[in-house]
Amino acid sequence: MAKIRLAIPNKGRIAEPINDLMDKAGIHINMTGSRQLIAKTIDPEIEVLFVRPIDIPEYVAKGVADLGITGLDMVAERRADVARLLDLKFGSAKLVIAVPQESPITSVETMNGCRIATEFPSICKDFFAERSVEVNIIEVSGACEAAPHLGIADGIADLTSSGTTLEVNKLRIVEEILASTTNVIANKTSLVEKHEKIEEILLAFESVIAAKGQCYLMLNVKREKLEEIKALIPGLGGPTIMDIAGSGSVALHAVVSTNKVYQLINQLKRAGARDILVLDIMRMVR
Ligand SMILES: Nc1ncnc2c1ncn2[C@@H]1O[C@H](COP(=O)(O)OP(=O)(O)OP(=O)(O)O)[C@@H](O)[C@H]1O
Ligand SMILES: O=P(O)(O)OC[C@H]1O[C@H](OP(=O)(O)OP(=O)(O)O)[C@H](O)[C@@H]1O
Ligand SMILES: [Mg+2]
Repeated sequence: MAKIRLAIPNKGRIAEPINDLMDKAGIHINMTGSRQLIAKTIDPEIEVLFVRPIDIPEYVAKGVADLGITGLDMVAERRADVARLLDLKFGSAKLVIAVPQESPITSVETMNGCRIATEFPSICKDFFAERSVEVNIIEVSGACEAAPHLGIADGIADLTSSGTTLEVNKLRIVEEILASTTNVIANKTSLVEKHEKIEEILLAFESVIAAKGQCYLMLNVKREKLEEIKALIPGLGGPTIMDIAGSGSVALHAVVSTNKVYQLINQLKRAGARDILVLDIMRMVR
């Protein structure tokens, strides 16, 4: 099969969840030092390249890496011609235009001549050009929210997720430009030439996502109480029931959603379930 080079962030807030995903997917990375740039994995056909999240779209577009994992905001900022394969549903943030709370600005259309500080100059340029609003873009590489208060900008275009940073810096949102999540992206040629191997990797990632929020429930119950117990369990194709030889009891296994488990256990216990176990599910392939 084909060799795959996968580019993932070397640091930043999505680096850890991506490492976690790799582990759960069973693609363990063989790290020999913390500042390593390239590493082998448990699969001799998969090699990992550690780079900045903002550089990943370009490396993938140019074929330096076949696959990459980074934010959609990064893909848009680099205007990278890559295929989006899978939304990993973490690293959710919105790129917004924001201004000081006391600013007279009410809409994007009232921002002509404004100075906008941002880490996303390309997205910003395109956004304002499309709205026929002329602005002066000031590129910064972090702590963007400080710019209006330092007097170097009238507004910002920056990411927000919890909203805390905007609030602390007394900024209000004028408009949302885009919503971003962490995605698996691919080089378009690799996607054709290494299709089979890429499918295999995607299946591994998808199975981790499918297992998120699900847990495995095991319990024992007297046969005469089985129907009552079964009625309580929201099934994923129904529970599995096995005889416990000579005991008059059965063992029941089911996949249930994690947020239902707290209440469910009490109900099951009251209905006669015993020896209840709740286990994490690492991967789920349907
Ligand atoms: N507040 C946030 N909440 C969720 N995701 C975020 C947030 N800020 C940034 N991200 C996402 O994290 C990804 C990596 O961003 P970035 O390179 O800025 O890393 P970082 O974690 O912010 O580290 P640093 O800014 O220190 O380099 C981006 O795709 C971005 O959308
Ligand atoms: O809505 P919140 O949850 O407060 O998150 C928003 C903040 O998170 C990111 O900052 P980051 O930590 O990447 O620092 P940076 O500004 O130096 O990039 C982003 O640039 C905002 O500043
Ligand atoms: Mg950042």
